[in-house]
Amino acid sequence: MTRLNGQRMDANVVVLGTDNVGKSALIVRFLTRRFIGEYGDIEFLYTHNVVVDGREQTLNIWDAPYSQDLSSESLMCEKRVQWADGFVLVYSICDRSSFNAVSRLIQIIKSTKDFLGFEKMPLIIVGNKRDLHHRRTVLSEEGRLLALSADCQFYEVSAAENYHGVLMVFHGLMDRIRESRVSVKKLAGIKGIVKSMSAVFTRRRTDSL
Ligand SMILES: Nc1nc2c(ncn2[C@@H]2O[C@H](COP(=O)(O)OP(=O)(O)OP(=O)(O)O)[C@@H](O)[C@H]2O)c(=O)[nH]1
Repeated sequence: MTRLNGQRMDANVVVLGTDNVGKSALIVRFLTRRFIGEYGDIEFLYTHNVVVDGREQTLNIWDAPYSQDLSSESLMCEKRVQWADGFVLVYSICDRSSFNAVSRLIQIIKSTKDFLGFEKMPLIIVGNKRDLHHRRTVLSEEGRLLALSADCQFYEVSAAENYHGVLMVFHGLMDRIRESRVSVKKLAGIKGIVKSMSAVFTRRRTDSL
C-alpha cells in the first residue's frame, strides 16, 4: 500500500488489458527506456526506484494476466484492488475488443472498490500502438470520452517509438496516487472532527436533560 513518509512514497501498480496490447512493452519501456519487440506472456512483478519531482519513490508493477471469463476476472479483481494503489488499463488502438475490455474492467474495478469500501482507486487509460495509426479502429476521442466518464486520465502512446509518452503515463499515475492519499487523509481528518463535535453536542444534550 502507498506510504507517504516525508518525501518518500511506495506504490503498487497493476497493468491490465487483454492479450497483445503491449502491457509488457510499456513496462519494459518505462523501466529500461528500451523496446525489445518480443516479451513472452509471463506474469511479472517488477520493483523500480524513481525520483519524481524530487521525491524518491518505489514502484511495484504487476504485469497482470487477463481472463476472458468475466466471473474469474471479477474474482481476481478483488485480490488486485486490495494490493493496488492504482491501475494502468491498456488497449491497442488497432483492436476494438481490447478497448471494450478496458471499459468492462473499469466497471469491475469500481464495483470491487465500492464493495471493499475503499475511497479512491486511481486509474489511467492508455491507448497503445499509436505508431500503427493507419490500422486504427479506436478513435482518440473515444478513449478521451471513456476517461472522462470514468474520471481518470487518458494517454495515447507508442511503446515501440516513444519513451517520453510512457514516462508520462507512470508519472501521471503516481501523481494521482499521491493526490488520492492526501484527499483520503483530509477526509479522515474531517470525519474525525465531525465525530468529536457530535460527541460534544450529544454530551451537552444529555447533560441538559
Ligand atoms: N507497433 C507496435 N507494436 C507494439 C507496441 N507495443 C507492443 N507491441 C507489440 O505487440 C506485441 C505484444 O506486446 P506485449 O508487450 O507482449 O503485449 P502484452 O499485452 O504484454 O501481451 P500478453 O503477454 O499476451 O498479455 C509484441 O509483438 C510487441 O512487439 C507499439 O507501441 N507499437
